[in-house]
Amino acid sequence: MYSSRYIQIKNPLGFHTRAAAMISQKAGQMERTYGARLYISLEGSGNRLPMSSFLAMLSTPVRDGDRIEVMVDGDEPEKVLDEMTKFIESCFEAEDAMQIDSLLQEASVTYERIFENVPSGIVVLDMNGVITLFNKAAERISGLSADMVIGMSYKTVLPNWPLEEVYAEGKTYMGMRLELNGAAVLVNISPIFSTSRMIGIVSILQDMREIDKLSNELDSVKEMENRYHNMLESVHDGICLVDSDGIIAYVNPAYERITGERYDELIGKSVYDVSPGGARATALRLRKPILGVIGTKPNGVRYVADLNPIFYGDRFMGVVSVIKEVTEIQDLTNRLNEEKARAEYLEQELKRSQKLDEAFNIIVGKNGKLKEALSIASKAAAADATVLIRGESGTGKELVARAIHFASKRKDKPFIRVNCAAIPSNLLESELFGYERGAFTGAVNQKPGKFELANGGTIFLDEIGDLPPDMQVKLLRVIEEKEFERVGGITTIKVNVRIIAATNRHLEDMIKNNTFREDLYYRLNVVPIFLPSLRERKDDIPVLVEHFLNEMNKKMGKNIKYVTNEAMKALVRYEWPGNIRELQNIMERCIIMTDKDFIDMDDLPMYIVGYKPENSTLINFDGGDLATMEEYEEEIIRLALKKYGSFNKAGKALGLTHKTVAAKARKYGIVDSNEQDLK
Ligand SMILES: Nc1ncnc2c1ncn2[C@@H]1O[C@H](COP(=O)(O)OP(=O)(O)OP(=O)(O)O)[C@@H](O)[C@H]1O
Repeated sequence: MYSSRYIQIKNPLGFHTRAAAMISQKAGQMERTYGARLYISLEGSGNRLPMSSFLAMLSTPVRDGDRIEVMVDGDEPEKVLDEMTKFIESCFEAEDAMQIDSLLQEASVTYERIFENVPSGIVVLDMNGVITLFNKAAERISGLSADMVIGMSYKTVLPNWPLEEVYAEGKTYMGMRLELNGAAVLVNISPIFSTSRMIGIVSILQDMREIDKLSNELDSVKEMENRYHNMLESVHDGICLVDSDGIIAYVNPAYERITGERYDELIGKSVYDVSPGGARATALRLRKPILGVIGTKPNGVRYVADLNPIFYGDRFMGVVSVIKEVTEIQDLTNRLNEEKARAEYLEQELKRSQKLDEAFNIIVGKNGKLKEALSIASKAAAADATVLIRGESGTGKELVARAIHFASKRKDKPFIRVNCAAIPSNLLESELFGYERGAFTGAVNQKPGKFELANGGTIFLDEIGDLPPDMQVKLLRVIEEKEFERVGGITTIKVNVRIIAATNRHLEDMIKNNTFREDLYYRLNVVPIFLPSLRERKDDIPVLVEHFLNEMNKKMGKNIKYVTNEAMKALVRYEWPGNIRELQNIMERCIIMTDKDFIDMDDLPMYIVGYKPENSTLINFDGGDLATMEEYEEEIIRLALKKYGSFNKAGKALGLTHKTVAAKARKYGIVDSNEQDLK
């Protein structure tokens, strides 16, 4: 049980240091005399402190007019309270002590401030093992409040600390790793002595988490520094770091190699001494970048340098200079130029080999064989060479001849076509070379021939394989001498004509049979171009179909939109002996005939619908899906008709009447519907 009493403090300095010292000393005496314990509490604080502890008393912020509660336990509490009340009141009365109080108070407030604001935790214990001071940093580190722990025994708050030993032996402990309310702390513990008497213990604590954090940061800074250092050491460019005072702080090995100056000769020297008018000194003075400085080092090496100021925030730290050997840059530039020229050359070559002249756009198709032929034609066009175009009828020989002409330098001059097979042989000479008026020719007028008309341009001699032998000789002369006479004429006419010939005939066989002159063949065959048949480029059929559909829609004012899949399959299956001309004709016929806005099987001619490739046979059980009965039947009728040549014979062979065979042949489109019999 405690007895207590309230006392109001009446002093402008409040509970000042001298009073605290006197009261705590008096409390100590009374505790010993009366065997009692005395406590003090500032009214409203709820905090009870041992009165005999000077530090505890000091840390109680009692102001003028505040009330304190004095609590006592023991046998004669009232007596103790009377005596203590009187003593406290007397402490604040002595007028002459006012000045000393002020000085003491100032010193005490100063220390209090220091204690509160130092970043390290401070815990002070009195000789009774009671915590008398617990500063803000100690609160932050431990998470405990000073109000709570002041007045408590160290045994409760600091259970595993070696305080027993400090009290017993006055020993000091430095750098101990301990715990405070679960927080790891690094602690220095020392006894406090006053005039060789131990009056308490002070512990200074550091938060281990903060220390760990700092040490981690330090490690990563070190690691980063190491990394940058390695980087600088291994770069190919020379690097020199100069601090803000102009002292050379670092050069990398590349800098030593380029300049021939050694690290230990450079480090610590001032650039203002080494090279006062140099770029580094200038960059230091200006604190601005200086780029592309060209100079020569004492070892004769020409270099180019870039200098940049280094700032840390707003703080100027110095200058970094990066240098490269000019010869090295020159070498690199030369190599780069060489590579650029090579790349340009290759690019042009690639374009030349790939890109066809626009004139070839009229030729539809993507097939590889066709593209190859057109690529040769495009090159021949530019070279003005004589060209011999080979290919089956309808493969586009004339189209290619025109493209060659329009892709050549002669494109603004005439393109003259002569179909050698279509002109009777007796007229061919005058057709080619013209004729003169006169008795000999019987002509009333004179007429220029195709060669004259083509002067400056191109003459396209189609079906050259049909040229009669006498004309072959005359043509050879024009090719070799570029001159001729008109029929019945005596004047020699000179012409500059490019010849493109074409044929679907096997000229080599004709040479063997002596129907085509070998010398003319070699004159014409300077650049041979072989156009593939349509069956060799079936992959182009869909694009050609689309092309003709568009072209003819325009020409005929129709709007046929597409060809059904089934019809397209039939078109692709067919072998096209007449090549693209045949396809063009079929498309024209379909477009004229159809009433729909698409083309399907009904629109295609029967021989295309019913076409089956020669060697395809359905009756094959080796693998794949079986065909339908109807398909087998169609196959059997087709083979029988092919083998026996008539409905009658095929019927006999198959055990059917000739009427049945005919009906089935019509059904499957093997024969035309109005065909009566095959005999
Ligand atoms: N690749 C193509 N793209 C578009 N149309 C083509 C193509 N090839 C040929 N044609 C067209 O096919 C028709 C036949 O072509 P061309 O007259 O050039 O063939 P040709 O080989 O000269 O025939 P011939 O040997 O019978 O004289 C022409 O109407 C032509 O426009």
